Amino acid sequence: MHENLPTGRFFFNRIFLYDTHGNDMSDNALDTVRERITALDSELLTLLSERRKLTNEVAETKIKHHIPVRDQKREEQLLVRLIKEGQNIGLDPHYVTQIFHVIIEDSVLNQQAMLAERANPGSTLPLNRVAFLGDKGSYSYLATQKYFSRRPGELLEIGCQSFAEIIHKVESTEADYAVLPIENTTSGSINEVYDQLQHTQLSIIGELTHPIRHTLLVGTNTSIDKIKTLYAHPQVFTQCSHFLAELGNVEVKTMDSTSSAMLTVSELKRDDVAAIGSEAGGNLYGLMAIKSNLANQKENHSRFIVVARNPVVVPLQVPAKTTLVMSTIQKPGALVEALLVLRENSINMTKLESRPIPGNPWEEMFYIDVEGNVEDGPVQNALDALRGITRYIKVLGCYPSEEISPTKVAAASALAD
Ligand SMILES: C=C(O[C@@H]1C=C(C(=O)O)C=C[C@H]1O)C(=O)O
Repeated sequence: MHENLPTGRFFFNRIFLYDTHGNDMSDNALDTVRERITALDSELLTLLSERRKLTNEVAETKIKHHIPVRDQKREEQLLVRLIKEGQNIGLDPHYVTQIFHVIIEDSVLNQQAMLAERANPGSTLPLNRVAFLGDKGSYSYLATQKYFSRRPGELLEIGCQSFAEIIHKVESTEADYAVLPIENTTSGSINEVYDQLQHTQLSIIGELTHPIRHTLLVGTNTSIDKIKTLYAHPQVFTQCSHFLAELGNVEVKTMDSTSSAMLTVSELKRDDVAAIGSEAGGNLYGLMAIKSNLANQKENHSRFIVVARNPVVVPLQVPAKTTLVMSTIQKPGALVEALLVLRENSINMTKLESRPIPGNPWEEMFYIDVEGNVEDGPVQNALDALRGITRYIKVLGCYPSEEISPTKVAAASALAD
């Protein structure tokens, strides 16, 4: 009768809880086990922090001896061993692999940030003034927090109402950095940001991807069927169009940012209004999530760029990306010719975007992200060749790549079978 997971049932106003073996876990027994879990979780955190310190020590050696940050052979050996050890104590390989992918990603990103900081000694500030879209709780705010948590110096958040205002804050030296969303896995490129990049002298100095988990947020006790008005940023509505279609007769109100949508709902204090935003952001406004996973695609991520007035030097031990903007000569096959230059130099292109040039109908600016360091031979050769065949070309920035692809463990998965 009690062979499954712990179960609770009401019986004469008392809750009886049983563990998987049918033992009574009510009251004290439950508290005791939970105390042990709490203590173990704290120990796990201490161990993770110690591991991080050790990987930072590894980074010091890598700086001294010019060793690349990433060592996928070492990662594979480590994962194979851990999967095996985990299996011996009842942990399934998928679980172990997932956890260690996150741990290794954190360690690689921290080391990269350390190396980048050392390569740009004068650029470390005691206070990083960062402009971003919206206010506390917006997705850009969460991305800003994440990016600067790995970097030295305090963070001063400067919330803005538009992308133009964000760029202006950095150009006018009111802010040191801007964090801008550039593309999303569901809704694609954010054209407005590309258009801002066409006119600015600022440089891209970093990137990061952040999971965008849309939830339905409300300010009072209510249910989905009562909602009549929904507040969100236009990008959010695009990413959640399937959910909106299911909702049917609800009025949608577009807001400048996710945070202003959340603020509006928290101020209205009504049971027929809701905002779409992240659960973490909603918490900052005292909102509750009544439905999650609202995006059309389960894997909904945004890529953000970090821009500053001056470019940065990316050490050659760190995987780098370079973003170029160019316009080609008006002749058939001009773009193909430009892309062939990348192939000839064995350069991998990770993104190609085109945007109209204002005042020049049917002419396009091409934005190209490539894997490679602007200080390194292949990118320099490609740039020389491209300068000869394009009408205009500019490097928008070279920055550490934050796309840490997880190391695959073929041998270990075989072990697991
Ligand atoms: C810590 C190191 O740097 C990276 C991170 C690793 C880790 O977190 O275990 C392993 C290999 C490297 O990709 C290392 O080289 O040992």
